[in-house]
Amino acid sequence: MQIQIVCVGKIKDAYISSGVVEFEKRLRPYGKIFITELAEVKIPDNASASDELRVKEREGELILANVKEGFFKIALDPNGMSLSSEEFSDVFRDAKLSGKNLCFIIGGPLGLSPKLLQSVEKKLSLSRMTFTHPMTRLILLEQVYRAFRILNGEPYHK
Ligand SMILES: C[S@@+](CC[C@H](N)C(=O)[O-])C[C@H]1O[C@@H](n2cnc3c(N)ncnc32)[C@H](O)[C@@H]1O
Repeated sequence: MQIQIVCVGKIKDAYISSGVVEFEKRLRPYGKIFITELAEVKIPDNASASDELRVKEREGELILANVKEGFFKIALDPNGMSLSSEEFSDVFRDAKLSGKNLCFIIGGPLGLSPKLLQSVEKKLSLSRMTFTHPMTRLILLEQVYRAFRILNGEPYHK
């Protein structure tokens, strides 16, 4: 199975980057995981709500242009569905059984556009609280790792 994570914006904090590198390494035995990091679209000074919407829409277009052909799209969204870690591991079991590849999408500082959120197959919430986009990347990777450990009956999840 291939897993793509498309995200907008760089990680600036070393403590998050090293966590991301660690979980990418731990995930290597379970499939091809690759991260597509896109540059943030510049937010104009004193941006109005419509300027911000334009930024999110442009980022949404760039995201969709970078999703690998045929991948099942899951957007990370605080208002999406919430799953237990066991239920999240079922997402990978089902994808494996049906031969699907998955693409997780993380927005930039302004979030994802309504158009993008309408175009994806699923929306996943990690919590009703809002995280920074780098933190979301790290938490998602840890949960993907946890899901594979659960799926394979390997120790980690308690
Ligand atoms: C700083 S947040 C954007 C906040 C923005 N106000 C919004 O409504 O999406 C950046 C990105 O991180 C992801 N994110 C943040 N918190 C999340 C959560 N609790 N669950 C899922 N994704 C989250 C989303 O993909 C979001 O677009």
